Amino acid sequence: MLHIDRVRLSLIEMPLKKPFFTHLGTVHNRQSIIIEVVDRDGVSGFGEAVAFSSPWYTEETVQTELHMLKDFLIPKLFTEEINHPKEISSIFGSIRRNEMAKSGIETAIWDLYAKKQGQPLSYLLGGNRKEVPAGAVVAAQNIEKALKQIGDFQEQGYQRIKVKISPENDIHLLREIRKEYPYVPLMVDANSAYTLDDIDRLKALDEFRLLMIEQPLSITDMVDHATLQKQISTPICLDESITSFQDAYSAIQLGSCQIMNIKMSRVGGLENAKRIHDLCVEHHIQVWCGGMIEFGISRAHNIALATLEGFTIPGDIVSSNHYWEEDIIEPLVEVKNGMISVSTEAGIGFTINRKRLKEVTIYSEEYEKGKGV
Ligand SMILES: O=C(O)CCC(=O)c1ccccc1C(=O)O
Ligand SMILES: [Mg+2]
Repeated sequence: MLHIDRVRLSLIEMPLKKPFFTHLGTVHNRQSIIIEVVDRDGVSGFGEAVAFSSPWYTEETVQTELHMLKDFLIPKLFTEEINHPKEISSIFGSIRRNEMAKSGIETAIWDLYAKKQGQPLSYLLGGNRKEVPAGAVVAAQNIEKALKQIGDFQEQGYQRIKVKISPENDIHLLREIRKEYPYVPLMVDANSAYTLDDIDRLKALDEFRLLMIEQPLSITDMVDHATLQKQISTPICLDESITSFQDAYSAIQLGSCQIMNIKMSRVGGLENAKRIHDLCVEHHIQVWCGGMIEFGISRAHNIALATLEGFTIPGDIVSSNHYWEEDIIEPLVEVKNGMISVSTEAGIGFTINRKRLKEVTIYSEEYEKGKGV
């Protein structure tokens, strides 16, 4: 049995080395909540709640996560008996949605459990890979900067390039990219910038030999995605539409996508991510691990998740120093020859850099079992 006695939340903030531009908004500064769960033997597990400061990507924000954690999730955790981290998602089942807040704490408990077992988290999740392939994301302000970033990523060995697009910034951009990099493994992410009225533009993207188009239509449009997939040859990958096992099931049954981006944070944690992965493998849907411009703790969990057999496509998993001057983990995540090696240490296999954590913490709170939250 796990005896979680204390939970510490640290709200951290760091500027990105360079801004991340999408049609929905620009990220200059990243806030995130680092969650430390401590058991009665003093062993710590770490997770990260990765919602953004404003609700542009999902409805959750840093502030809604703090509210959920403090007023519902942590009190719930202190009153339930927990034998295994896979139970957490059903323990939190009485609280609707708020998947990123749930994931932050569920992943921390996985790390704690793996440390208590003396096993790498990847192994406990059922993963076998010794290294995982890395892909990178171009979210640049203009075409010149995008082309330069692609060159830099190629030099660093990234195996797949993803470019953010919208109807205002697609065909011309892709034509320029293909002129300079005819063979780079390329995909695009639209973050719901299109509707079926844009069908001609979307069909025109087929000529660019894209690995996939991620989330072209709106979040709840499973039916329209299925309609679109019948009319374009580029495989559709769903991201924002998949917030649960049921969403994944619906998408597969409807034929809304051929590929799925799995983000543990968007689906409430590692156990749900694993169940969605298993369902996709069963139905021959390829999967890859998405990113959230995250810090090292969430990145470490992503690496562990991406060791599962179905993760056949390079994910949005970049090195620590791509976004950050100095990340909060040790060692840093590094990409070598396009691969990230998987730690063989117990738990997530990275330790927290307490000095760096303190430097970037703007607010922290601690909760103790039996003390009333
Ligand atoms: O973490 C990364 O490297 C970027 C991944 C990315 O594209 C992204 C980053 C923030 C929010 C949403 C998305 C997305 O995949 O749509
Ligand atoms: Mg996406």
